[in-house]
Amino acid sequence: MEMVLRELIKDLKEKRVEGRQDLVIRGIECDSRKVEEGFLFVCIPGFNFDGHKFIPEAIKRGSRVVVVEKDVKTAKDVTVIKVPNTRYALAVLANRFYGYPSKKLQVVGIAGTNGKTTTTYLVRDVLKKAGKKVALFGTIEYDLGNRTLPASTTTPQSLELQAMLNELVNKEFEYVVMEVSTHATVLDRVTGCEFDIGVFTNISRDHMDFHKTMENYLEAEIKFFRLLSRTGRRAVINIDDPYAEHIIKNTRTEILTYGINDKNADIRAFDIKVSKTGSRFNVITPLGETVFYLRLPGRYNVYNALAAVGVGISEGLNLNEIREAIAHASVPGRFERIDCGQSFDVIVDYAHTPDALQKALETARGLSEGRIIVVFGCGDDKDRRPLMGVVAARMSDIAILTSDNSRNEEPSEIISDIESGIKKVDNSFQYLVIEDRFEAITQALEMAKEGDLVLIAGKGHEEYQIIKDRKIPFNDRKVAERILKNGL
Ligand SMILES: CC(=O)N[C@H]1[C@@H](OP(=O)(O)OP(=O)(O)OC[C@H]2O[C@@H](n3ccc(=O)[nH]c3=O)[C@H](O)[C@@H]2O)O[C@H](CO)[C@@H](O)[C@@H]1O[C@H](C)C(=O)N[C@@H](C)C(=O)N[C@H](CCC(=O)O)C(=O)O
Ligand SMILES: Nc1ncnc2c1ncn2[C@@H]1O[C@H](COP(=O)(O)OP(=O)(O)OP(=O)(O)O)[C@@H](O)[C@H]1O
Repeated sequence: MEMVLRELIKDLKEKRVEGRQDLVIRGIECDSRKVEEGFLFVCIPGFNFDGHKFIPEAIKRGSRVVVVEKDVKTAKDVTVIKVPNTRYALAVLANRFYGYPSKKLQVVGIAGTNGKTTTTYLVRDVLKKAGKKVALFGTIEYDLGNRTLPASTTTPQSLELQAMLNELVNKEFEYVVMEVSTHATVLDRVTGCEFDIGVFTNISRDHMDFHKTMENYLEAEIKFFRLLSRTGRRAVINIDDPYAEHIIKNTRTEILTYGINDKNADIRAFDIKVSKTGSRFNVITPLGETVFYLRLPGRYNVYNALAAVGVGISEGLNLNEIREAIAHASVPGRFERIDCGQSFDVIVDYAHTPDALQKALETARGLSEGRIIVVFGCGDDKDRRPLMGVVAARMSDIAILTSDNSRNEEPSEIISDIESGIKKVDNSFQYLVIEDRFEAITQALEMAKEGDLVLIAGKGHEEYQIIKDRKIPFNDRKVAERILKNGL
């Protein structure tokens, strides 16, 4: 693939170009380590590094064009393009370089604090059931049909995103269903991407380390719906969420609402029966009424299923197809039951936000007559830690605080942040601190009695634990199975 520089930069509205524009560009990179001969290098001032510092390396590797947002000095034969914001410019350039691939696909974006991954899987399965060729980009993986990549971030960075969309166009895909995180909207990962359908799941306090205030967080969410409004056909919105009206106010597409509580929802679930193996519920829709089965327990998963019904209806599918797909759907690490014949329940769930932990524990409580024992830790989002402690103290009987992805922090410090939340609620709450996650899970399984439920929360599908700069293989489901199979 190649393009003459003058052509490539046409969509950059604000720019100052110094140097030749007749150069042939063979690729775009924002990582100097990946630059090759003839590549254009975009300098991103990042959270860890300033990309402008890597211009010499990029030039050494064969780049003759750099896109900058700061003043830089380079060799005379290097073309310098100065723009106000290089992250934005990267998205615009990548979109043009790859031939605006999102225009050639049906792009479904799933946004909201919780439920994005689950909803993405359900929507993918619904569309597949109707015979569509569907790709998926999300937290667990990027599924491009004949190849699957581990996800670098929930929403890929603009360059990676446009390259993958182009691959899907070449492979004649019709649809891509992708999670859209608020990091992605703020950091211009989806800028220029033409969405056809957007889904809003919910908003609860989260990502405060990045957004700082709830106002900023909400604004970042709304940014996706403004983007959708440019090209989209429909927004599918959870009307029961307190923030739904803000989203609706900022969306200029047709809207289809779903919910359980709001009687005006276009798609509404009622008569919900949640069991250990899943849920059964009736759904009333513009196409009629029918009963649904879902293998994922929890009322919150009924919401996720309703969102998928909304997308299915928007795409002209019939209720039977949608129903069939939802009845067979599963998502790795989301309320996943571990059954090795033990006399108590063991669930692995990706709940790693306060709201998600609350929903998972509510579901656990509704399913079990016995005690609820929860094992969890926290990652690098400091704001979440005490809040998750509060939730555990309020909603479980015993908590075992352990390590999650502690990265560069001491696990004991993260755990003491969680403890501060517990102590705020209940000084007599029973909890243990076991830093080693394997030991913590072992202890939880050892203390469980018949009828109890052990919820192992936070890591879901993840296959590793990140400690310092090492990725140590670790999967909660495999660990629990190993302990249970070896006998307690
Ligand atoms: C906050 C954030 O999004 N950070 C991501 C971002 O980092 P960054 O842009 O600040 O880049 P940087 O590492 O400072 O480097 C700056 C520039 O120098 C370049 N560089 C760097 C080194 C070098 O030798 N040469 C070079 O050119 C880099 O390629 C980059 O262009 O770009 C990096 C490379 O693409 C990502 O790995 C990194 O995501 C990190 C891993 C991350 O954890 N992101 C999380 C917070 C995130 O995005 N989460 C959301 C939310 C999910 C949810 O809802 O739960 C997500 O979408 O996943
Ligand atoms: N609709 C929902 N409302 C609230 N909590 C939910 C919902 N759906 C799932 N959860 C909880 O959140 C956890 C994560 O779910 P899921 O991976 O689908 O969300 P996500 O938005 O993709 O999360 P992330 O962006 O952090 O990857 C689940 O394991 C469950 O505990």
